[in-house]
Amino acid sequence: MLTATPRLEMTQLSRDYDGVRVVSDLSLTLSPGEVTCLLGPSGCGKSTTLRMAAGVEGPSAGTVNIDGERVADASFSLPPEQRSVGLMFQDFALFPHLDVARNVAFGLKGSRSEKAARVTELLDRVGLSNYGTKFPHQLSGGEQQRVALARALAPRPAIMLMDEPFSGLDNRLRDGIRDRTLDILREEGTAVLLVTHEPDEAMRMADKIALMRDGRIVQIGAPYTIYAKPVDQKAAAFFSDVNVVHGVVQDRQTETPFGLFLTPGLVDGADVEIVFRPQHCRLDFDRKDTPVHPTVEHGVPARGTVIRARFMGNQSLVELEMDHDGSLLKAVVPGVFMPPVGTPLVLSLRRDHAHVFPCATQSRVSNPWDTPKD
Ligand SMILES: Nc1ncnc2c1ncn2[C@@H]1O[C@H](COP(=O)(O)OP(=O)(O)OP(=O)(O)O)[C@@H](O)[C@H]1O
Repeated sequence: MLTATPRLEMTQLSRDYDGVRVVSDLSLTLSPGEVTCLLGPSGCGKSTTLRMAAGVEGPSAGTVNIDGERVADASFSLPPEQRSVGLMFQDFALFPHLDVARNVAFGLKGSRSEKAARVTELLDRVGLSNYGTKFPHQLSGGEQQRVALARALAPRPAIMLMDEPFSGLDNRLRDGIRDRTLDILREEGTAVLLVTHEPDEAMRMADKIALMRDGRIVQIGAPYTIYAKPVDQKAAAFFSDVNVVHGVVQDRQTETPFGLFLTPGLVDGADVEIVFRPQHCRLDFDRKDTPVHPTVEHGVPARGTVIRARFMGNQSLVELEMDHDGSLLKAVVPGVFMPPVGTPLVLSLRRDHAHVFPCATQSRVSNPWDTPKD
C-alpha cells in the first residue's frame, strides 16, 4: 500500500563531470511499494541519477533523503552500505567463488540461524529452493538474475535501485522474470527505482514514469498519462512513431487539412504542430465520386496515395503520400490491410488522441478534442 511518506526524496539534484552538467535540478520521490522508472535515451543521465540515489556518486548540488534522513548533499554523501538500498545491475555481479546460499547471505547481519532462515525464505520466493549449493556458473542467466534479486532483497532494503537489470536476459525469459520480480518487490513493500531506455519495459513495470532528456525530468506520471498526454513532440515520439502536421495560428485556431484545431493562448502567426500516432489514424477507400464527411471523432479526412504497406503480425502499417503537401503520414490499422502502391485512400485521425504543440516552446497547449466541428 502506498503511503504519503516518501522512502527516497531527491531534491533539485545536479551532477557535473569536468564542468559539464549531466543531471540538472532533478526532483523525484519514491513511495513504499511503488515502482518508478527513469526512462530516457542513452546518455540523458539516468544512471548518474541512480548512482546518486545509491551513494556511488555524490551530488554537485541538491539533496538526497532516505526515510526523512539526509544521506547526501553537495558537501557529503553516505556510502551505499550505510544507506538502506539494494542494488541490481545488468551484470548480476554474483560472487563466482560463493555458492548461491552464501551469495544471498553475503550482506546479511544476525545469527547464523537467522541468516539461514532468510536465505531459505528468499530462495523459496524466487523459486530456487533447491539451488543453495550450486555455484553461479552452473546457473542460467534467468536463474542468476533471481539469485541477484534474492541477494539484493536479503537485508530488507527500503529502496531497490535497478539499472537495466533485465537487459541481459533472453526475450522469452524476460517477461516472466520481470513480472515475478515485480510481484516480490511489491510483496516486500520496497520502493523501486528502475532505470531503462525501453519504453515498453517502463510501461509494463512502472507505477510512475519519470521521462528524462538532457539531464532533466521532462514529465512524470502514470504510464497511461505519459503515453496519452505527452508534454511535447519528443515525449510523444519516444514511445512510438508519430505523424506531425504543421499549421499557423489564426484567430486562436489553426486550420489544417484535417480540420480546425483550437490553439488558445497563441498569437496569430505562431507555428504549431499537430502530433498524432499512426495507431490513432483511420483509413478509408477514396470514392472520388462520393464526398468525404467530417465527423466529431475523426475530423476531416485528407486524401493521399499509398507508397508502402507492410504486414506486422496482427496489424498493418500503411504509408501515404498526402495530396495536400506531399508529406508522408503513417497509419497502423488492425488486421491484414495491404493496399497496392498507388491506391488512393483517405486518412483521418482520432482527434481526442491528437496533440497540439507550439513549435518554439514545444509545450502542450490544448486538447484538440475541444475543437469545434468543421
Ligand atoms: N564518470 C563519468 N565521468 C565523466 N562523464 C560521465 C561519467 N559518467 C557519466 N558521464 C556522462 O554523463 C552523461 C550521462 O551518463 P549516464 O550514464 O548517466 O546516462 P544514461 O542515461 O544512464 O545512459 P545509458 O542509457 O547509455 O546508460 C553522459 O554524457 C556520460 O558520458
